[in-house]
Amino acid sequence: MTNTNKIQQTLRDSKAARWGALVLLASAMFFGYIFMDILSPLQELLQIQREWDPAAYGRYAGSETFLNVFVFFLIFAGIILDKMGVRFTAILSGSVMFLGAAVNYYAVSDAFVGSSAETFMNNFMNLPLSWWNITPFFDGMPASAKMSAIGFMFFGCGVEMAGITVSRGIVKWFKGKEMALAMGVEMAIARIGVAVVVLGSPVLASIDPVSVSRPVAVAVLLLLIGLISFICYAFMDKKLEKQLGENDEEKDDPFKVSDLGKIFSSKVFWLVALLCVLYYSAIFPFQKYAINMLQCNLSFSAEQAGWIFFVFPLGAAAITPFLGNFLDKKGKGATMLILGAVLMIVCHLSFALLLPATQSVLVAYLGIVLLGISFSLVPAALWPSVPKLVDSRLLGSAYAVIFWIQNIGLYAFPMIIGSVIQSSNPGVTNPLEYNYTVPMLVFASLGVFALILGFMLKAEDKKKGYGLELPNIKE
Ligand SMILES: NCCCC[C@H](NC(=O)[C@@H](N)CC(=O)O)C(=O)O
Repeated sequence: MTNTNKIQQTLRDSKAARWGALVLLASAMFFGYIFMDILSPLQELLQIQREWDPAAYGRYAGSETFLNVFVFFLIFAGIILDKMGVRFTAILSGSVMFLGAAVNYYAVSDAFVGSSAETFMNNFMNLPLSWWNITPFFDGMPASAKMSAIGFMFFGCGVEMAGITVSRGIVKWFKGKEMALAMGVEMAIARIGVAVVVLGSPVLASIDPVSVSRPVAVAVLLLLIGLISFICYAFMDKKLEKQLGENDEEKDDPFKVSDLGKIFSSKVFWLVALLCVLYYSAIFPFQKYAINMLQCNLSFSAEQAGWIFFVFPLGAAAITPFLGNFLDKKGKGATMLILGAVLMIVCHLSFALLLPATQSVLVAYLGIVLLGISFSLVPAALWPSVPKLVDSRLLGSAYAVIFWIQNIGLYAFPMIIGSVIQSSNPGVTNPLEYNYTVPMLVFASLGVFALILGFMLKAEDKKKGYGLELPNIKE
């Protein structure tokens, strides 16, 4: 090895070091994803123990993205990331996630019942439940749901900030190397978090005495471990930054507000951002209702429904890294996006029409497997494709803006679906008797629009030669 080569070697050139950095980043996201869905399998218990009806649950679920969307927190997060770097933003986002989650825990704990905070929340933001009320609060919403929504709102800022920070961190450590594979592995680890939660949350809650807050307490503690992972990552990042010195891209490419204009005026950027919001609006909001939907169609307990739904994130976790590796070596990114949208439509249509008619566990499993494959194809192709479409100088802000647009859908759809469930089930009060046909048709229609955008993206790529169908690593 020549002297020059020795000088150019940095921590990221060591396979063990860069994958070690990925494990630390991915661990924090893993715990973040656990908290994100900790209450999803407990809707029935929330309704029984805390009087959360579907509208209250929908508002709570949508609150996660409220500050990101309406206070433009994600845009600020992008600016903070580009100005302060991955290290600082990782620790900040980990702290915000933890604090928000702690408030959420207090709200569903027994300590909140009968407290002065409960009295205060009873009188807080009692707005009518109408179309113009875009806040996560409404008159008649249980105080615990309002307080939970406040905590979840801050948690949402932290987890989304962590999401763009981790993406930027992966690009920092893996650029020119196994980037799509690394993103695939990171997402796979996050999906395992969701799989763990759908099974683990009802089990923890059902330990005698049955408690909706116990799983939340455990998830808050895990977020503390996530914060420690980010702090450990910060030491590695500092060492890398020292080695990079003048070659540090974070210093070379500072964020400029004018860059946002360049991003917003790019047609291909809009195609990706719209495809992203439509696709993910039929995934994450669906995830919040999936257990209850399976319970209603199959007359299952939350645990039994959890075992079926479990296949979805676990299947996605198993396949996503392989597809990332495929994208690195063979390409076909646009085709993967189209195929992913088709599979999602088939799955949601089968849940809308076939599952209620047959009440078949096999149909439920087949639908979930298809969705798992879809949820591997689209994320594995989407996120590593962004660097091909956007100038590398604008990458951090591009991820932030895509997340922001995506968050609009993630905010609206849990509420829209909550309202659709109520309006399509007039008079139904038993949380195990809802008919999910109309809500599932809404999800399927999102897939149809995502599919159209997938075709448009492929055509645009063919016309302008962005290289979406080409491999990431040139042999
Ligand atoms: N390194 C990949 C980052 C994106 C992963 C993606 N997550 C999101 O899109 C989040 N903004 C969603 C959310 O949690 O609100 C995913 O596929 O999980």
